[in-house]
Amino acid sequence: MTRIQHISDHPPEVSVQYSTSSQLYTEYLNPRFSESHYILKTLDFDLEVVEFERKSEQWRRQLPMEITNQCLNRPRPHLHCEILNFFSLHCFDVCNCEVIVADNYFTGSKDNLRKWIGHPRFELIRHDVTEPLLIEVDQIYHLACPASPIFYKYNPVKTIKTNVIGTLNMLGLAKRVGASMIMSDRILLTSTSEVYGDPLVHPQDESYWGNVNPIGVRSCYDEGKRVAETLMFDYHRQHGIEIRIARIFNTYGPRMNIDDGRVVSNFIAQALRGEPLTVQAPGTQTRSFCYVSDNVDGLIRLMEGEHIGPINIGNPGEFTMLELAETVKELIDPEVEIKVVENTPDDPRQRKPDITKARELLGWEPKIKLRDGLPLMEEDFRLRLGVPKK
Ligand SMILES: O=C(O)[C@H]1O[C@H](OP(=O)(O)OP(=O)(O)OC[C@H]2O[C@@H](n3ccc(=O)[nH]c3=O)[C@H](O)[C@@H]2O)[C@H](O)[C@@H](O)[C@@H]1O
Repeated sequence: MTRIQHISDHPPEVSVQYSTSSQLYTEYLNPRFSESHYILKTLDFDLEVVEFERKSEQWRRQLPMEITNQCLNRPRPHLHCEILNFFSLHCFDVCNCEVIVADNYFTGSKDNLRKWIGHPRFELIRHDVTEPLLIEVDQIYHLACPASPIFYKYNPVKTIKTNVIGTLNMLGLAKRVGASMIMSDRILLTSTSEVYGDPLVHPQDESYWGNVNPIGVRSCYDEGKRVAETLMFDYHRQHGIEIRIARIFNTYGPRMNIDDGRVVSNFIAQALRGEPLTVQAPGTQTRSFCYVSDNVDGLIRLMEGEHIGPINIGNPGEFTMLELAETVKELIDPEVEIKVVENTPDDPRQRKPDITKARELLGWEPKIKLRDGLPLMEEDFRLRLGVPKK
């Protein structure tokens, strides 16, 4: 038996390890020990002292392939930040690996997780990404940040902290666990179509740098996500971290918060409650709505594929808000009224993804049209609101 002892400040999970000598290599390779300031000491290799992070790449190259593979194949869970939102829940439904989820419960509800709590491959921790997180994972889905304008504007300082400090913390974690080209470990950021701001180019492709107000009420979110993308690329260039960036366009689907505040959930809930559909002026502004399962399929392809992005993930079908209201009215309740109300500042006037890159690089395109997706969401909202179909 070889004893590997951790001799500096340490988180509890790496304090002392025992293993056979073949596993010794595994342990050395294991990114669990890659925190830069951790010094590992092997007792039966005569006090060889190693600063792991500096030497890890070199060691990987020196080790026989079967040992490297043994290490790389050791299963570690994926980390999803903010699993409780409807979007992440769909991610979890379709993946079959062990998942640790971290959420601060700001916009999500534990109710959404009933079916998963107690599941052997599911672990939920209450954690805010603005604080560092020391756990052992392989892939990191960094989804944290309220995406609904009413939520992110409610506490803009917290929103920008989530985007900047939260992304730094997640990148720090990716660096510590050794997310690099050699392993399948990587970090994916869900960025947003909002990085294009109020776009002057239409449709938007990934080469467009955007038209964003840096001091507006939406800036905590759109500038925050722009900085998050910058941080991802800086860690990639400076530290070799394997990154993926998705720019997600408006998403809708079952399990969305009924009071989320975004337009599709508002209109469906309003129609079911028999309330007027509140179209914010002028109503000619456009959005492109992607059904959540399509979106998640795109995200997983991006995570598992070879391209770092950014890649637009959205449905190119484009609708004005008046057209959306008319469609919801026709599908749910033709009697319901449409009321034009005041808008909020800096609302983008048009938005439609160019998904050429997603098609070519990920072999992805959305399958579900708005008219087919809305009834699926309606069904879920009817159940939760207790409004049966007449
Ligand atoms: O759904 C999403 O995925 C996107 O939602 C928001 O972007 P936004 O397009 O402003 O989302 P909504 O609040 O749903 O607004 C869309 C349009 O509907 C209008 N709207 C909203 C709510 C409402 O009750 N009525 C209404 O007409 C707004 O004025 C806006 O023009 C987020 O900021 C994006 O990052 C996110 O990707």
